[in-house]
Amino acid sequence: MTTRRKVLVAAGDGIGTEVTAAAVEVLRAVSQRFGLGLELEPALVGGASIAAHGTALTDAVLDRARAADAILFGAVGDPRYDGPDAPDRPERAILALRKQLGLFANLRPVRVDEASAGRSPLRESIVAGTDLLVVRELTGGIYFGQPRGREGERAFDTMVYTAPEIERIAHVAFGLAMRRRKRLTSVDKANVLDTSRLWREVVTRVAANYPEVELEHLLVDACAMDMLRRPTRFDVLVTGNMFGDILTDEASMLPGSMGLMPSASLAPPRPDGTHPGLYEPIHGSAPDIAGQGIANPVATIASAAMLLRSSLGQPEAAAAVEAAIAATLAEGVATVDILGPSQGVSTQTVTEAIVARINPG
Ligand SMILES: NC(=O)c1ccc[n+]([C@@H]2O[C@H](COP(=O)([O-])OP(=O)(O)OC[C@H]3O[C@@H](n4cnc5c(N)ncnc54)[C@H](O)[C@@H]3O)[C@@H](O)[C@H]2O)c1
Ligand SMILES: CC(C)[C@H](C(=O)O)[C@@H](O)C(=O)O
Ligand SMILES: [Mg+2]
Repeated sequence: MTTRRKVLVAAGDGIGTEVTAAAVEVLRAVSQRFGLGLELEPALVGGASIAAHGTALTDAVLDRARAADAILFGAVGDPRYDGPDAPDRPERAILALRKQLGLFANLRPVRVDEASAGRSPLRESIVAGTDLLVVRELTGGIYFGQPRGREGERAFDTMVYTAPEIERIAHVAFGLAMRRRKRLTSVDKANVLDTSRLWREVVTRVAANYPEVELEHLLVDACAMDMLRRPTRFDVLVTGNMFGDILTDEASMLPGSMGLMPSASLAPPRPDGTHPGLYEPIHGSAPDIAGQGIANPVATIASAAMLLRSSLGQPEAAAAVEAAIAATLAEGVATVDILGPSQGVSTQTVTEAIVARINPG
């Protein structure tokens, strides 16, 4: 297998810079322990890039993203660029990277083991044992459909899905279900939307290739409810771009914080079986806590573990990072979002605890 080791680190804005710095420390430690020779190259994106270059994503950074073996992304979003007169929107950086790099499959795992169930704001008996994976279509749907625009007091967006777009994400989801508990829930709004009726039809067609997988269709509103009522009933879920966005913020309350939710955004596999990919926490730049040193770095560090496994082909290094995260949390070392202001510790303290477990030297 080709040795893949060049990682573009796009920290972005707000807590994006804080949690990415934490994940970089962990990647350096794991690189040293496993002799990976990782090359970590910083890049400006989002509001930071607007401030420096007037655009959320420069062509140079896009080229470097294409050339890298993987991308570690923090978060973009800066209230300074929210207004109608802003030169660009920070969020355009992540949307353009996903689209331009063909990162159509967004994997968002959610796990709540028995030991950590007590940390959820939801009832322990409901969330304990949750182990689900949301497969979100990431380069289509209402996020990218044309036409879109604003005409004075009228604005419009277009929801479009084509059968090939649905087919390829369905194959990813069925493939993952085959490696898990062989249950797939396809989430749509087929009682209202034509795109969802096509979605349902195509997913049902693709199911014929995976007779061992039990497929169910669920309307997105009912899914939102069942996610809180009986999350343990889900294995793999597959859904469109916007439904996946919303359902995964909701799902973050199963483990108890957005700061625990990693993600991988993958393009089709390369010949060596690894994927070009971008890895990021599902949360944003959190302007409400930025600069305080209290952001939870776990989602980004867990995203870095996914990067090691899926884009760099380093499953042992990935497992070492995941084990270090689990041990740190199990020992009760966690940030304020998990433990509250009296017991929560800083981003740096959590990071050091994770690094110490990876590289005790
Ligand atoms: N992929 C991305 O870059 C991405 C993702 C989501 C939102 N955003 C952007 O981020 C900005 C802020 O959005 P928002 O406030 O709606 O969502 P957010 O995810 O930034 O924050 C939501 C809430 O969760 C908390 N939170 C989030 N991550 C946390 C962490 N790691 N540790 C502790 N608490 C955490 C925040 O403090 C806030 O209370 C917006 O500009 C939005 O567009 C970017
Ligand atoms: C920042 C925004 C464009 C993004 C999305 O909606 O995809 C975010 O909410 C996410 O979940 O990654
Ligand atoms: Mg989101």
